[in-house]
Amino acid sequence: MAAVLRRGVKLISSGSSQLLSGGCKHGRTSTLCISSSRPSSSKINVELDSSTGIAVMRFQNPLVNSLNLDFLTEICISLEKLELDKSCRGVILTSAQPKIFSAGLDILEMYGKNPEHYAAFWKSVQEIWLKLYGYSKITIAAINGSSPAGGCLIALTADYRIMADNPRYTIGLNETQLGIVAPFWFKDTMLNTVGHRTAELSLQFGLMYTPSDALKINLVDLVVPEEQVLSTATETMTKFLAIPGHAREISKSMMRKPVVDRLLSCRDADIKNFVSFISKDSIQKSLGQYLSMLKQKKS
Ligand SMILES: CCCCCCC/C=C/C(=O)SCCNC(=O)CCNC(=O)[C@H](O)C(C)(C)COP(=O)(O)OP(=O)(O)OC[C@H]1O[C@@H](n2cnc3c(N)ncnc32)[C@H](O)[C@@H]1OP(=O)(O)O
Repeated sequence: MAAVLRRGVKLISSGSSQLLSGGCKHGRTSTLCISSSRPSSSKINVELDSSTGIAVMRFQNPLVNSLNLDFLTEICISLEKLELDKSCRGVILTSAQPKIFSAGLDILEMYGKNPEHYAAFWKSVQEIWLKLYGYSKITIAAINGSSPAGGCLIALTADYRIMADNPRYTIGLNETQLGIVAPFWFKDTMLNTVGHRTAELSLQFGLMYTPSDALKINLVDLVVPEEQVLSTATETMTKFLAIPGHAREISKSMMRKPVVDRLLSCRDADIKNFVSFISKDSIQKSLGQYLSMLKQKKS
């Protein structure tokens, strides 16, 4: 860590991860998120440009950014710190893993574990959604790879979605394909983005969309060549930043608060429902088959 802690670098957080902030070239301040004990094990990387107020959060949980308990917790802590940091005005969410934005919830967290584990895991899924969907600052998803189910949900919580123009990448809520059901708050997030009829078909069939099809149904807002995803996200962020902050923030909250409040009013019941659903033999069997299918696909 000594190599990173050069002159002018300031430790600005604590907890399971640390944020290091320090002056670097061009008078900008960069913020790097590293794990407190083993820097190389950090699952996200955050760079905050204090001259623009734009933070780029890169997911780097090999192989496919699947959302397990630790990863979700780390993302949540970093988002919280950025939300409290006055020098940060907006966050771009993107992936450091090739070809994948996020593979969604880690299926291994929902398979063959005990009810206590399922409850803790689901609470962390609720937590990340509540944090992101109710986030006061601007968020833009720079979707540089495939984004099924929980990965799509993360993208859907953003204020704007820009996807790489690569027909091999797909995005959507494919839960029914796994024999599981997206909960009401996944459904509402989708519904608020693409409208009722499209969400209904999309959820029932568990549809995955190529970037151009995702654009047609407004699941993403823009499709650009892969190498331009991040620069376009930065340009778009600048447009958002030109709007008076309090007015934008209140407008965002007005659109989203009813859905956020709905989950807040029944978090424990939602966890109970998840635990009972996921513990069913039939559901465990479906997940086991899906995992085997993923492994077989390779051979
Ligand atoms: C009331 C009850 C409510 C219940 C609601 C639950 C809501 C659930 C939401 C979810 O997010 S469920 C997860 C849905 N995700 C998927 O279906 C994605 C599955 N994965 C893929 O389609 C592909 O892996 C990929 C992401 C497109 C990447 O393809 P690629 O060819 O690049 O890599 P693979 O060889 O397929 O995968 C590498 C490695 O990773 C494992 N893996 C992939 N996805 C997951 C995952 N979501 N969870 C855990 N593990 C995953 C895959 O099995 C491979 O493992 P190894 O064979 O290397 O061990």
